[in-house]
Amino acid sequence: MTEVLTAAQMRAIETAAIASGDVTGLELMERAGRGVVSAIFEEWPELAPSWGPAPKPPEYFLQDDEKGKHRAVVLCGPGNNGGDGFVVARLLFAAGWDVEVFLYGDADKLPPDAKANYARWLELGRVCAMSACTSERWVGQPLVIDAVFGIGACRPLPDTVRNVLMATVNCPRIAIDVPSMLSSDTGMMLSPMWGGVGAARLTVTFHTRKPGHLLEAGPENCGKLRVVDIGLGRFAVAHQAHVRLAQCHTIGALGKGNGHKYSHGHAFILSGGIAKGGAARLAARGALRIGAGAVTVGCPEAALVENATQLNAVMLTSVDDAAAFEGILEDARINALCIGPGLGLGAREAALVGTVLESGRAAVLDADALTLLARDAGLFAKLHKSCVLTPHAGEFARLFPDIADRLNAPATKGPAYSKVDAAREAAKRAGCVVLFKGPDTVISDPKGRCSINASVYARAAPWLATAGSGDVLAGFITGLLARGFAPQQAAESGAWLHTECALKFGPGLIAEDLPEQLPAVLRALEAS
Ligand SMILES: NC(=O)C1=CN([C@@H]2O[C@H](COP(=O)(O)OP(=O)(O)OC[C@H]3O[C@@H](n4cnc5c(N)ncnc54)[C@H](OP(=O)(O)O)[C@@H]3O)[C@@H](O)[C@H]2O)[C@@H](O)CC1
Ligand SMILES: [K+]
Repeated sequence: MTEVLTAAQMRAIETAAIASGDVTGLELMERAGRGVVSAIFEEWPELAPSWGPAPKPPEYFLQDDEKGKHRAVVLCGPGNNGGDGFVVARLLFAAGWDVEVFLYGDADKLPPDAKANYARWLELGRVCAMSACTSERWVGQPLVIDAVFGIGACRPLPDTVRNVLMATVNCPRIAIDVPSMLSSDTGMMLSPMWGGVGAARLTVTFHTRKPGHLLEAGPENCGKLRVVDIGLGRFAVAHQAHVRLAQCHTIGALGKGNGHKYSHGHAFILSGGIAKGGAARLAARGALRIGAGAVTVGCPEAALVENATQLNAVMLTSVDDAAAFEGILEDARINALCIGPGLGLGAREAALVGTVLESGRAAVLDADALTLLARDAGLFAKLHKSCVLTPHAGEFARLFPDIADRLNAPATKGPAYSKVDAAREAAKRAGCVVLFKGPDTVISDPKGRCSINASVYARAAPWLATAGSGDVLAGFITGLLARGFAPQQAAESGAWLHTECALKFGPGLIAEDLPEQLPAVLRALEAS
């Protein structure tokens, strides 16, 4: 499933499922708890009982030998996440485990399905108050089930919960739906000063990933992430503004088919002056490899020789000022522009940004061009729907300071404001696509169509944080724009391919390696 759903969207789907009469909330909770236990046993087959995780009559286990039992401590909260915890407690007990259960909150106030599972657990064992969960529990490192808060948490954790969770630091911890100290909508830690607890070993979520599993601190705190199907697929609510996992669009179109070079577009990359051309050359190489029919670098005349010694298939021309560039743009075949990498921040460069925007052509604005846009409201106002902005966090804060402040403010009440919300608001304000970079790159268009290119979990590529990597990304997107991709699709596909190239190369990667991985990545895509 490529959809990424917020807490509100999950609740809407759950409500629709229950309203359909096909399933009850209690059955969904049972499926969720069963999914968690199955995931644990799949992850650690040595923990699984030989008869499988299915529940057995309690009498059977009460006769079981106490020796050699696995131990679990289940930490339940006051909502339905806690309800899932009671199901897990029952199923682990049924599988022969020694299980202790602690509850934060008042059992009388549990929601109905959680209360039903609380009552079922009470037939098997005790429930103690969370405040009674003292340090001796952690001797022998039992498996900890974190069922305190799930998608319902959106403000700092109570001290009791925080202290207990922090004390589990040396135990294997399984988070139900989302680690309790993490916002499922934003991936941000809910408690300031949180530290020392480390990541869950495993997070088991339901139906699909939530933004918090992919954004910000989410990936480093979830450990391994598993998505369990609880039968909600057909209840997806179509009109909701869903976020998707980024993918490579119209793969077929990446093959070149017939035609001459200009039928695959002409990308033009503007460069800075002497000793500043490396970034533009990297972008140009990226645009060429991704299939733009022709790519030209434009630099000040003084830098021509330097660039000429390093470019072959990429063409080169002098662009001393905005007037010269206007002349070049009379060639209507130039259909995608890239400005910013290694550009500089002077008057020539600001004027060039203006010319790029006034041309109305598809354009990627990166690096120095973003700083120039942040400095000049008049330039910013010229942005149009064929532009793609590619800020990293610092550039984003310069361009959209109020949005960045809101994003970085601690959550005190829900729904929380996420990087997805920030990218959407920025794209709407700018009137163009915004690709907000990071290991959790968020791409949004002005209408709020949004995707996340998460270079995390199996797609983690920390070696992508290397000088020049962003210039290559700008080149990839420009090349795809030249090939006729719509801005949102170009940005999303470019970001996805960028990660794939890094994964293909592996550690030791430098920016120059990225475009050279594209042929193999594209071949693998075609084969799949
Ligand atoms: N949706 C689905 O399809 C399915 C969902 N399922 C499960 O349900 C979970 C969602 O359950 P949920 O909505 O009851 O929210 P949950 O996370 O248990 O927390 C709510 C409670 O916590 C409280 N609370 C929150 N923050 C707090 C704080 N800082 N400090 C103190 N209290 C705080 C909050 O209090 P309130 O804000 O109301 O004052 C409320 O009492 C979901 O994650 C999944 O595990 C599955 O069973 C099956 C399918
Ligand atoms: K949890």
